[in-house]
Amino acid sequence: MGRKFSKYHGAGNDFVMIDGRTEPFDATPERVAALCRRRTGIGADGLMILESDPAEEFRMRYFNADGGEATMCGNGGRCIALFAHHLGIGGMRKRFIGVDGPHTAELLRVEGPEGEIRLGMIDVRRVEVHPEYLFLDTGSPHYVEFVESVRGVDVAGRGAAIRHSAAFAARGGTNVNFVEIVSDGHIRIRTFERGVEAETLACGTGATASAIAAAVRTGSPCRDYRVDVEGGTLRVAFEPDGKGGFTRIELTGPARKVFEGEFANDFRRDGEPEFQKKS
Ligand SMILES: N[C@@H](CCC[C@H](N)C(=O)O)C(=O)O
Repeated sequence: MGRKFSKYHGAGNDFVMIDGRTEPFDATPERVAALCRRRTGIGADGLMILESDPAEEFRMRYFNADGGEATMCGNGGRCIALFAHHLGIGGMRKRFIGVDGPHTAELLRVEGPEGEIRLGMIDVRRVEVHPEYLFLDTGSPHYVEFVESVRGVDVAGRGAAIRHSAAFAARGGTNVNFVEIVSDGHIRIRTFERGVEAETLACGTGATASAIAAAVRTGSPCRDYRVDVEGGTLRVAFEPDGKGGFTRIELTGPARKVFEGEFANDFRRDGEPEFQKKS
């Protein structure tokens, strides 16, 4: 008997999902990394375990593709809400707990090829404004730099250098966002993700950080941004909290189940997962 998994993505940010309510999953860094590996594993930017919780409908644990457990994933939060719906948990408005605190997710649409999920995220208590960049914690750490055009940015090279720079070492590194202002309330971003150690097609906490940073940098009164990412379009809405931070942050966008499968509980000696051969 192997372990069932499902594969989801939110605007191209993709995840392995495991239901850990009745049978705990031993998420060692080696096993998570092996499952997320693009060529010999399932392939994903991250892995999430849905666990039971005494106070909320469920608990979300998030792991980056390198196997490290992280604090929050915006696109992951939207996808796990759809996963919970497919498991028959709760109604169209889900409450769940992540490492960084409680979240709500509204399933605006679940029929058809892609669901539309709105995720209530954490507050942003402080926005650091530096001459060359802004830094925000939207449940995960984000560096935000404004550029003329995201097309020409060496995201792989510059992203890796900033992600590993000493300036962010105390925070365990940072995710890196390059942001182009298309118009008031409309930005285009590309993100180098910590823990994936590469550019991803979308990053929910990054889109949130970039939209708030755009409002701060431009002084725009706009509080509802369209965010174009490589994998599609997200919407970010927020309100100032009157103390220099932001609250009532919402991240809305597509989420979709792609496939499901099964892997053997005991991985091969070389650390690669053994996938059940469908009979
Ligand atoms: N893709 C995620 C962010 C995942 C966590 C991030 N890589 C980190 O290291 O904290 C999102 O959609 O927010």
